[in-house]
Amino acid sequence: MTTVLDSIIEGVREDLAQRQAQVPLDQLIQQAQAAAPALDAYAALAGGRDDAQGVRVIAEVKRSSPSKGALAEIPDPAALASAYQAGGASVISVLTEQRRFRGSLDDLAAVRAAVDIPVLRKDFMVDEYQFYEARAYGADLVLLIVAALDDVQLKSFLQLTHDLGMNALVEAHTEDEIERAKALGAKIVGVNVRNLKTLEVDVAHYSAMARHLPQDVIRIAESGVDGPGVVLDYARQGADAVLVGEALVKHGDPTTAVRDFRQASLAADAD
Ligand SMILES: O=C(O)c1ccccc1NCC(=O)[C@H](O)[C@H](O)COP(=O)(O)O
Repeated sequence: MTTVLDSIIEGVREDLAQRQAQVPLDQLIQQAQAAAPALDAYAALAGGRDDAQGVRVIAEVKRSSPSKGALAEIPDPAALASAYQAGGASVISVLTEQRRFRGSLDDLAAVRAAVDIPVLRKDFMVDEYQFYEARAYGADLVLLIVAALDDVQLKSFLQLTHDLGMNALVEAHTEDEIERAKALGAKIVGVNVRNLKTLEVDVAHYSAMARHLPQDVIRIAESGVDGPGVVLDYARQGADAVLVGEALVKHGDPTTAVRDFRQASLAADAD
């Protein structure tokens, strides 16, 4: 059966083929080499479950989604990212997929130029070309979705990510995918509570999966945050960081929203 994830990836491959026809790989590699060195996303996200600063927030630029359709117009992604940074975001996530999320590499470049914290290229990474694109357009962190890749691809893409000076957020949904992330030696592991094959979101899924995560990885709780209560919940389950899209783009005051999320997580320390 074709899943939502399969059909997203089919579109990603078609769009990628068009870009590859426009910019040859050797030219893109030169652009990636000329980019400013990547910022340390690992350092930006580490310590969220241990120190007094509270859970780190990865704040997402997300216009649209397969599950909800249009979320927000976001005419100026750079301004939104700056507002997130002002609220205390540790990383900005930029969805660059075009068809379902209405993102672009231009959004990534605009955000990179506007903030001085690490930027995540959030996309469906299925070809090495996309990693050079990520670096050329200023990403510091890329997403590797375990459900979308086999173990050989995961290993070679993680190596390429590191060779380009970036970090990878390795995203799992099931216990089996967490085991594969562990076997890979991933240092930043996300549990997405959204099942990308069915689009079902279940925030309780994080606590069910968190116990399978090793102590020595940075733990990210992804999706489903609709307010400070869920952030506190994820913090109590040992998340170092939360990745939030919809709730931030729809809030109206993104700076305050990020600040409130960070503040909310501090109650977990008082438990
Ligand atoms: O958001 C979707 O509908 C979606 C569907 C299929 C694949 C990926 C999808 N989203 C990517 C994400 O996981 C989220 O953008 C991210 O974790 C933030 O989620 P949220 O805070 O629930 O918007």
